[in-house]
Amino acid sequence: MRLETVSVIGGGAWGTALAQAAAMAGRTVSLMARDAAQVDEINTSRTNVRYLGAQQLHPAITAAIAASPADIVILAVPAQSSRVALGALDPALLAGKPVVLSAKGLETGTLERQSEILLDMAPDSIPFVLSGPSFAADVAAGRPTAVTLAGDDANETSALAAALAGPSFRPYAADDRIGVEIAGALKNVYALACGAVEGAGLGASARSALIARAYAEMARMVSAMGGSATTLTGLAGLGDLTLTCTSAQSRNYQFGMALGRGQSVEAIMAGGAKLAEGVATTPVADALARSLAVEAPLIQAVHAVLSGSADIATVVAGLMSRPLKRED
Ligand SMILES: NC(=O)C1=CN([C@@H]2O[C@H](COP(=O)(O)OP(=O)(O)OC[C@H]3O[C@@H](n4cnc5c(N)ncnc54)[C@H](OP(=O)(O)O)[C@@H]3O)[C@@H](O)[C@H]2O)C=CC1
Ligand SMILES: O=C(CO)COP(=O)(O)O
Repeated sequence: MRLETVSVIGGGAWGTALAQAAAMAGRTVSLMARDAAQVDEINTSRTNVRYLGAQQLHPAITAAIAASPADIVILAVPAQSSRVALGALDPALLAGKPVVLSAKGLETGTLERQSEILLDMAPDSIPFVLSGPSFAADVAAGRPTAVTLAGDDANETSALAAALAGPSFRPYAADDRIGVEIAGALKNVYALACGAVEGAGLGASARSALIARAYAEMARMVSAMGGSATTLTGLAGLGDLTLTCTSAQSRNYQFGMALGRGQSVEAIMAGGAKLAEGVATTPVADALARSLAVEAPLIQAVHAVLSGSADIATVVAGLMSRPLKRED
């Protein structure tokens, strides 16, 4: 597998950061963004101010309005936009190519994971999933970051991990695509909950209890969906759950804090909230949990708050009064 050139689809925070990581790894990178002024800014000023502030971008990155053919494709648009973005690409760009899926979310309506969407849209592409504790600003600035890269073929996954690894970006190869995708999607749901705990002033003890019970719930979901709960001990599970559930830098956590302070979803959105993937993923996760008969009281609680069917005090009282049980 030739792995010299990279085409990143999506010029937002994460696409630009992954372009930067790939360039720092020695790859030649094209970055597809759909706004002509943004393309011009990246190519001339070497910045993407809207998404990454004053961060200077690597000279090996070239931005364009159209996606360029490359050895590796990285898809970095929001989870709900992946299908449309893939559908807009020339199928030749994806045929037989490793496609790294970096969105963390489940699709509304279909309930599909990102790699399921890819295989619907480009059945002859080779899916890989990249996830783990990694804020775009950290990756773009070259701060030390480690992630999980999961793929079906161990040799191909290791080769791809090596092609994307740089002095500050360390992908660990793994084989559990399902576990990594579910972990990445669900951690955003739990980050909303943890932010709400902080916003509502419920205390650090409550937040840590929530993280531990979220981990147990996530393990039930991963197992029921055909992944391995062991995957959750790694970067895509424990690593990302810890990061997003404890950091006000997380957009999902920020959204949750606003909920905890009593703002409605509509008011938070109207206030220009940044992308919080957990908002769209929560109802999907709830539907999946119900269809698989997985006990998921935390996902249900977040769904109730987001849908306006219960307030935070009510869902917390409900969680605290569930029948006592053995810890599992
Ligand atoms: N930011 C982060 O720290 C991390 C993000 N992720 C994940 O990466 C995914 C993307 O997030 P992020 O980059 O932060 O989001 P942003 O909101 O920063 O950027 C989203 C980008 O996607 C573009 N876009 C949306 N729809 C399409 C489309 N149909 N075709 C082409 N481009 C499109 C937007 O274009 P436009 O600007 O024109 O609207 C924008 O450039 C999410 O799933 C997120 O969970 C994962 C790890 C870290
Ligand atoms: O996934 C992320 C870090 O690993 C980014 O989290 P947010 O989308 O909540 O900012």
